[in-house]
Amino acid sequence: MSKPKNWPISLPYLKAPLHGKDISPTQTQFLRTKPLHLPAAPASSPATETPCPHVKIQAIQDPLHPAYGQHGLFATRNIAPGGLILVYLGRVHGQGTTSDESDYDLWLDREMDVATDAAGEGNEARFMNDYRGVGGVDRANAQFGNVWCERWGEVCVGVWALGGAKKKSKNKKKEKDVKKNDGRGIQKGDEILVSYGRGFWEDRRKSGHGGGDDGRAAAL
Ligand SMILES: C[S@@+](CC[C@H](N)C(=O)[O-])C[C@H]1O[C@@H](n2cnc3c(N)ncnc32)[C@H](O)[C@@H]1O
Repeated sequence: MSKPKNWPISLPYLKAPLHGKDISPTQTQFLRTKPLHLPAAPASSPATETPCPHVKIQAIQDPLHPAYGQHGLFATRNIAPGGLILVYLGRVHGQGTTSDESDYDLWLDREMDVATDAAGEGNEARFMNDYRGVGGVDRANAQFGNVWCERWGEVCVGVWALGGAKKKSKNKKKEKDVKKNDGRGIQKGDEILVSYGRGFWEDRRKSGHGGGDDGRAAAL
């Protein structure tokens, strides 16, 4: 199978990060150098397989769901708290080419001025919805965090299951979020829901599109 089920016909499906023409040699070097502190996904990790066996894209058929009529991403198996679900693939670009209009643009590294935009091409991760307004849900069950991917020899944005052990963190807000999660991780059939960050929705409200904490959204 070369593309996941329900992948839009007109959208290129990526099997590796795609570098935009504006990525500088310094940014390339940053992306291709394994930082000591970053978790690594081995080349054989299912989380970096394309299509990814951990997830499926599904139409949202519940009229009460805020993304009704669109698609969402769902788990095909249980994923332990802290587990890497998949990576967010898209066009890796510099701030110079960020589109304010994209709903799929995530910071990969603010200091290096590198973001990943999955508006025009990407993988399954582009279908993750925000938890806000989803019935029976009061928090995200997944979060973004960079990961070193051995498969491509590159730093990517990973999507990690929340919950589990009380991690020590210098960031009080993050620590509270981890404790609040009930520790079961993600169950087969669950919708994978992240937080786009409050900034995303504030920007949308200001521009009249309606409705982060994690500050990951670049133009997103
Ligand atoms: C990254 S896309 C998510 C995938 C999208 N549902 C799709 O089918 O392409 C972001 C868009 O999904 C919709 N969305 C996601 N979470 C939402 C939420 N909690 N409330 C309202 N709209 C949401 C909004 O239209 C948003 O601009």
